[in-house]
Amino acid sequence: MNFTILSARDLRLSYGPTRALDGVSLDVQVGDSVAVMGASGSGKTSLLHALAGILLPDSGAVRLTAPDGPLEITALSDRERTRLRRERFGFVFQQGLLIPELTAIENVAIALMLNGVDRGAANQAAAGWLAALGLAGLEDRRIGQLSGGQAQRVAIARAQVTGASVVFADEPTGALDSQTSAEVMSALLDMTVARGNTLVLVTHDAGVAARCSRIVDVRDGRIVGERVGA
Ligand SMILES: Nc1ncnc2c1ncn2[C@@H]1O[C@H](COP(=O)(O)OP(=O)(O)OP(=O)(O)O)[C@@H](O)[C@H]1O
Repeated sequence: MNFTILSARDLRLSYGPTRALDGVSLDVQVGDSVAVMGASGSGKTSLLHALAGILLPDSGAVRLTAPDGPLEITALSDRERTRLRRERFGFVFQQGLLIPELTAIENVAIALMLNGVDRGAANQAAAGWLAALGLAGLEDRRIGQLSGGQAQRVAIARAQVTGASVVFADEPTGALDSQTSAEVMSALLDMTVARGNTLVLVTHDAGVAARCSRIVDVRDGRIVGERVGA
């Protein structure tokens, strides 16, 4: 079923004199893979963070179509947005989201345990996702004992183990060579849009963006164009 899962209207956000977002509106359909591209400082991460409820814009609205009805993310309290992110969204960032002291399976299972799932069930689900991502046998390695591509696969497992309907990725392949980048991008698409979920990602890499169904070009805090991708 095709419907608008995320809708942003006239988002504005300034840091002092810098307009990070200068009137951005964007509708994301369920099953879309949207690549946000633009020069450094153009507002890509600000847009991703505003869509995901990580930051609140100065004005404008972000609405999510949740299973129990529409939800205005920009009207929620900090606590409500934290819960929403934990339950409905998944995140894959270049670095920083995985806990280096924990093993691969612990990093994935913890996302479920934070939502109240018991350890046994969480470990079982985590093992299934790691296996689906080609990481069977590496469950007990700490993140530092994995390659960059393997660590990003753990991040993908963590982002989807909760059944999140939207995954946000910020430069998910930024630290990877081109071959590994292509493999991680395949894994990211297979685990999200191929399962009926939605992906919004920020990338500098035209090859990564071309794998997405929509490419949105951002400049000076505005959307200046959109192209069709894969
Ligand atoms: N916390 C902050 N404090 C001050 N200025 C900020 C802050 N966050 C972002 N900015 C500024 O807002 C503008 C947009 O930043 P943003 O990080 O969204 O851009 P970006 O396109 O993601 O950049 P990059 O590709 O370099 O990550 C930039 O000019 C940036 O310097």
